[in-house]
Amino acid sequence: MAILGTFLIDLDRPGLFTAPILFVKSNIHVLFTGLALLYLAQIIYYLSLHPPHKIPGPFLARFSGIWKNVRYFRSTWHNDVLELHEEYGPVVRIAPNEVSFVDAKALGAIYGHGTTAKKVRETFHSSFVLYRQRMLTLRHPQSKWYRTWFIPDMQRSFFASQDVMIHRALRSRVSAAYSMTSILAMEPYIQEVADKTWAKFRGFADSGQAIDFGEWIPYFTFDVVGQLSLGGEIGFVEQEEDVDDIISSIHIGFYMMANMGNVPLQMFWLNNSVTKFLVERFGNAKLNAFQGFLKWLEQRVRDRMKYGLGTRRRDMLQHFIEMKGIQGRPTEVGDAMIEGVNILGAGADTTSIGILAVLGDLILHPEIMPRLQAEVDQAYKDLGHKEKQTEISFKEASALPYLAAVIKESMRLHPSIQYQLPRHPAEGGVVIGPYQIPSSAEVGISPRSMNRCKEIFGPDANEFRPSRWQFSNEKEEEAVKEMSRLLTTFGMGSRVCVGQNLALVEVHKFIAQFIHKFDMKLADPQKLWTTRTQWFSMQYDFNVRLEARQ
Ligand code: HEM
Repeated sequence: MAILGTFLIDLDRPGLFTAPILFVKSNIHVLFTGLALLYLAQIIYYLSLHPPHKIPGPFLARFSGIWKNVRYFRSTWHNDVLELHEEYGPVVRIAPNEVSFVDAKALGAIYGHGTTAKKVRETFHSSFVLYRQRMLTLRHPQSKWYRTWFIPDMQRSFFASQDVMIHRALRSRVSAAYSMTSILAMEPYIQEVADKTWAKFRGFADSGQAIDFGEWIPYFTFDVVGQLSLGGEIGFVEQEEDVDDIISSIHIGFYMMANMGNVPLQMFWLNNSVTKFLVERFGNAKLNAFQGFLKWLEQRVRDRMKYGLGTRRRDMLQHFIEMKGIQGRPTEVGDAMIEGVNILGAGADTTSIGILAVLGDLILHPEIMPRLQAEVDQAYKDLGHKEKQTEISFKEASALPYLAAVIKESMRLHPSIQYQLPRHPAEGGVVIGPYQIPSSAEVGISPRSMNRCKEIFGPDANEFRPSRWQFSNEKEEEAVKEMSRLLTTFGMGSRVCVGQNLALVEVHKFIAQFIHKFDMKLADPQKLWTTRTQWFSMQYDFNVRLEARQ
């Protein structure tokens, strides 16, 4: 007690330690006034001098990031971004230093190939060792929001890499695995998961039990990703549940990462020893599930490295194991793991959102279904699948013009990613509409609002009209090509979605085979689904009853 007493500070007896405290105590009002004045000066600067100050936008957003953060955290950006552009026009200030736009010309200027800010050279060694310092000093076209996706204790993924050179090197070593040739060679794996799904659906149709597509379609896409890149399906379809809470733990992680990207210090608040200890000690199973999954994945990768492919056909995991690691050295377990995690995070929910978007539109527009089913049924007949009892392939399904048009239109109106894709303009800035925006500002589009741009898709851009993607002469074909070029469902430029081939194969196969086999109706005719946007715009509580057709 006596020892403790000597460390207690006696504020009545000024000394080396107590003097500054006494000074603060007696001048606290001066300090607070000073801070308030500084904040006021910053507000005045943002409102009247900061380069984007002339751009319209909500009043709060003109001097505080809170306006956007509240909307991101409450998961309503899918509505907010549309209302925003409806009210303020095509160029809107959504945070003091961030601008959202809907403008065809600016799209190319910001996202097009070769339009990035100064490229910065760095060796892999320096980049990995000095990662933290470099992030603070380098200029990158990708905004700092992307840093939030850096997973502690794991290798860096190309999605989280802001630096142009590192991104290019990391992406190019895996791009062959994502090519259409490679994906089609793995199509039997996708079919295996589809067959299991149809067997389950048939059971539900027979029993009349309602099912939640919001759960079942992710089971399908997560199992496909498992088949291709994790050495085998995880078993969501088979076990009819979110095995070991993997899917929900990914959703919790995404919610936090995407939203903390705009908060000062980003994921530091969660990735520090104190928070980690508290989560491990007191967190529920869902909060800790991802760590368990990583251990499971590490074992799978180690087994594959030790025992090889065996009788399995070549898959993406094999590609990741055989690719070259950093600086040409052999791949380490961590290199293959980060690519698997990348696909699981980026490729499963996104694809299920695409499939759900189409299923939702088929329910909302019942007049579409008979025509679509007639096209697909005819293809099954003409291609001999009916007698052979085989399934339509991606190549065959994607050649059906009406099916392709419906899928493209649904994914236009409900793109999987709906947050802003923030970038820094190139050196010298960029002109968007009447505004000159400096390279220090962040600018970006949300695929949700950009895909409804009337300048590109016409006055009925908000309507679901699949025929906009069909053509009957050269002129119309050119117009469709131009709309396709400016469609941002999969992003654009050097960061365009690397997995779009896989996504398209899954969506086309799933929809064609599903509508050939089943009819569906809403369990509650008044309610389609609930949307929650947290980087991905996900559909929940999509309850339906199935009826077998074939
Ligand atoms: C319908 C399905 C999908 C949609 C709509 C979609 C959409 C997108 C978009 C908009 C981006 C750009 C993000 C940005 O600019 O920051 C992106 C990037 C990415 N996507 Fe997809 N995606 C889908 C499926 C997939 C699949 C199946 C995979 C993996 C197998 C995948 C892996 C990735 C990766 C790794 C990136 C980062 C690319 C980079 O930074 O270079 N995506 N995706």
